Order: sequence, then C-alpha cells, then structure tokens
Amino acid sequence: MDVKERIKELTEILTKYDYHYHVLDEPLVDDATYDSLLAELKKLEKENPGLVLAHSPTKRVGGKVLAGFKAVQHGTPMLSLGNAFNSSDLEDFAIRAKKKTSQPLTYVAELKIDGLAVTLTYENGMLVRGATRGDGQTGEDITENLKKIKSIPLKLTQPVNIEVRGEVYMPKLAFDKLNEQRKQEEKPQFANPRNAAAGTLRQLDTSIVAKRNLSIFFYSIANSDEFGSTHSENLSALKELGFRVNPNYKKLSSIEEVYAYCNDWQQKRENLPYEIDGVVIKIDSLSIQRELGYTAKSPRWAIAYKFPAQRSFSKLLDVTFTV
Ligand SMILES: CC(C)(CNC(=O)c1ccc(Oc2ccccc2)cc1)c1ccc2c(N)nc(N)nc2n1
Repeated sequence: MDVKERIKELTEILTKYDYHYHVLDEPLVDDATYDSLLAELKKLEKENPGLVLAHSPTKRVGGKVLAGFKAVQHGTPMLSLGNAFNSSDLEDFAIRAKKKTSQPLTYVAELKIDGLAVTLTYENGMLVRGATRGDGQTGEDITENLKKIKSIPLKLTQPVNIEVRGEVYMPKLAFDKLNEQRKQEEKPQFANPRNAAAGTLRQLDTSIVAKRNLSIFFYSIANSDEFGSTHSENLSALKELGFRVNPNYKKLSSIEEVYAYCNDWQQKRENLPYEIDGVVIKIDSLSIQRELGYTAKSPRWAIAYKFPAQRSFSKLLDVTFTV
C-alpha cells in the first residue's frame, strides 16, 4: 500500500473510532490502540503534508491562537423559544395551536440542555463553518474552536449541503475537574457548566478548547423541509448523517403526556451527566409548523417548559450559613 492509501485508511479508521467513542458513547478499541494509530497518522502527515485530509482526526488536537472572531450572518435566523412554567401554560400553548389547525397534534418532547446554541454549515458533507447564536441574525465565527469538539463530525456520512443547530455543553464531571484544576492554579472558578462552556468557546487559543472536554447534542436542521415531513424524522436524519442526538426525546400525543414527561425529567435531571434547564416541546408535523408560523422572535409551534433553578448543595450551604 502506498503512503497516500495508508493515510486515507488511517483517517477513515480513526474517524470511525471517534464516531463510536464520542457520538455513540460506545468505544470500539482501547486508548493504546487508538493512540498508536493516531501517532502513525501524525508521522505520515508530517512527512507528507500535501496528503493531509480535511477531516483528519489529527485536527482535533493541538491548535493555534486566533487574532479574533469574525461576525457571520446566519443563512436562516436562530430563533428563541417562548417559555412555559406550569401545566396551564402548556395547555394554553396547545389551545393556541389547535385554534390554527384542524389536524390532530402530535408533539416531540426533548431535553433542553443547559449550554449554548451553535449553528454548523456543511457543504458536500464537509464542515465549512460554525458560529454562535449571537442576536439570532448575526453570530461569531468559531469554526476553529468547534472543530476541536470530538462529537462534532468534520465529515458526514453523505455529501449533503445542510445547516444544523445544536447545544454545546460541558458535562458535569468535566466541569468539576476543570474547577478543581483552576482552584489548584489559583484561577477564578466557573459558576456553572454553561458559563464554563461559553468561556471555553470564547478562547482564541484553540488548543485550550481541545483539552476542555466539551460535547454537543444536535436538535434541528435549519433547511429542514429537505430532509423529512416531521421533526422526529429530521432527528433520525441527523443521526444517520453522523450527528449526536440526545436519546431521550419522545413522540407524545397529548399535552397531558407532555406534562408527565416534564415532571418525570424534573425528578431525574440530577442523575444526568449533563445539566438541563427544562424540556423543549415541538409540534411534530412540519406542515402544521408551517401553518402556525412565527412571532417576531419565536416559532408558534414550539415552547420551552422551564424547570425551577436547581440549588446545588454548596449553594444551599451558603444560604444556610449566611442566614
Ligand atoms: C425550535 C428552535 C427555535 C430551533 N429552530 C429555529 O431556530 C428555527 C429557525 C428558523 C426557522 O425557519 C425560519 C426560516 C426563515 C425565517 C424565519 C424562520 C425554523 C426554526 C429551538 C431553539 C432552542 C432549542 C433548544 N435549546 N433545545 C432544543 N432541544 N430545541 C431547540 N429548538
């Protein structure tokens, strides 16, 4: 086999291992095997810089210091969500939707990850740009930082043109370790995983992002009507393309079932390895979504059910001792 073929073979093997480890959370090989293949690829790439592939796993480590972040216009605006705080807010949402369509409503409920929203653009299946939400119309180009997040695919399973949205977050364990390390280094601690994720993505030194164990769950396709007729089909399409989708979403056929799902996860949230601040409820049918349309800043076919802020044990201690 010539060196070009070996570089291609190693790139595909390591991309598959990354996908199983970081997207499916099901490792295929142990670290020693992975690291020795990566070392071989790094060596061949160093000796043949012209043969390095755009989606090479060696791009996930190390990095460079950027001068700044460019402003970028979103092709499709990134909308915000109206909020619901109790069952009657949820009923109002359902009643408003029923007034605008004669069809029966099916909902999709999904966990609302407490992180920061990003949008990613792929051309012919290759990641070309990633940006923060910003004000919904204009965000910051953070492509180089997002490439360091191993659960963000650099190349999709199909050569499609697609823009997808997801929530970048820092798992609770990574957050605790980072704050412990910052305490040792006498640096200020982060208040919560969301701030830690946001602070990490603002770093101009991309090698810092590579070390911070950020992750992502994808939740929507911006040019959505090209991939399915329901939101749940779009979530399946995202998975088939190689995107990491939170497995706890559920199709529900009444707002009572939606409320039960919200209560269920309000109890279970502390057992999750990441923070959530609520549940997002969407009407599943894309044609009904089109019938309902949007207000100035939010879809009428989606709503966020917000959980009360979770008091961590240390915060409870503060409150107790200062009283
Ligand atoms: C529903 C949507 C608001 C995304 N959708 C959009 O941003 C969006 C944007 C333009 C759309 O179409 C338009 C195209 C052109 C002009 C106006 C609208 C449709 C949807 C949203 C927002 C935050 C979410 C979150 N934190 N977690 C989950 N799980 N889901 C979420 N979903």
